[in-house]
Amino acid sequence: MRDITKYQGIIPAFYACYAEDGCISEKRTQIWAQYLLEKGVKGVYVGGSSGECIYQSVEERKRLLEALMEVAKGKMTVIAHVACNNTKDSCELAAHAQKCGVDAIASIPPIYFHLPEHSVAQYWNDISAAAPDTDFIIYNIPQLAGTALTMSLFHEMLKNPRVAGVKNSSMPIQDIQMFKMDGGKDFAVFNGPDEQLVGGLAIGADGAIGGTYGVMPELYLKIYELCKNGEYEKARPIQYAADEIIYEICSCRGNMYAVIKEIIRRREGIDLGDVRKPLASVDRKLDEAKIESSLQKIREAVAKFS
Ligand SMILES: CC(=O)N[C@H](C=O)[C@@H](O)[C@H](O)[C@H](O)CO
Ligand SMILES: CC(=O)C(=O)O
Repeated sequence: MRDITKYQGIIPAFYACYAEDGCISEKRTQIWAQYLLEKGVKGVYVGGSSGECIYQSVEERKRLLEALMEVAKGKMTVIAHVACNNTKDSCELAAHAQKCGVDAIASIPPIYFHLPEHSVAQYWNDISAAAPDTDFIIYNIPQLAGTALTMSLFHEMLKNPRVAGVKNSSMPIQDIQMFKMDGGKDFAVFNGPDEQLVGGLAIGADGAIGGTYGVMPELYLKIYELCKNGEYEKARPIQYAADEIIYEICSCRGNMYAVIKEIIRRREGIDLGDVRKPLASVDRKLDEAKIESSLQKIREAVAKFS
């Protein structure tokens, strides 16, 4: 039996940390890892969408993970998203992640070409084989990847004993239950959409990985705690407060991660740099009121609920 307790909790998707010149910053990566550690999160999910992985080179992704591991190893669960759009580079990152000692690797399906299921399964199994002593987590995010984790593909993947979980970012909460039901007892399913955390936990998600957890970890940690105690009625208003903040952040002209980094800068005095193009930076004029308003809402919600 696999031990899935390390996956049971709030796992922020780690933001890409850049220096002023736009190069990746190991120092800022470590500051951010330390911050999350002190907040009491269960772990971090590195190099995913929030890590802007598709805009980084293999070398950069290795350096970021190495920097992070210096802070996180043995203190937090580390799930490293290693997918590149080709198998070779992904395998290189998978092997590197295992060498670094991560708890699990994760992967989206290949994007752009809509490949048949046997090719997607082959891609995932090849990546998993490059990290033979490491759990493998499937990242299901059909609205962005263009390929969904169907039940037939899921069953095919379950033949690989390293497949330990699914990070489910599809919108139907029911998908979580489907993967839980067939995944077995020692199989972890993570809630993806932060806006549905309460719902995802209610239907059985073990843990949760989210792109907005880093900007307001206190709220999600509280939701998790309440839901695990069965106190869904108390968790709901926190979810509503978080959702309102997410909607406002996502309505800015700047990309969601750019806005989040600006809020973190103002709220915590921690500078994670900007986002990489083609993601849009914050628009100093158009976004200012919304950034301040979201910051205010976060402060109020944290004071009220945590
Ligand atoms: C589509 C997408 O990126 N989903 C993320 C992962 O599941 C979420 O964590 C979102 O960032 C979050 O729910 C905000 O919309
Ligand atoms: C948002 C998220 O979960 C990711 O960074 O992949």
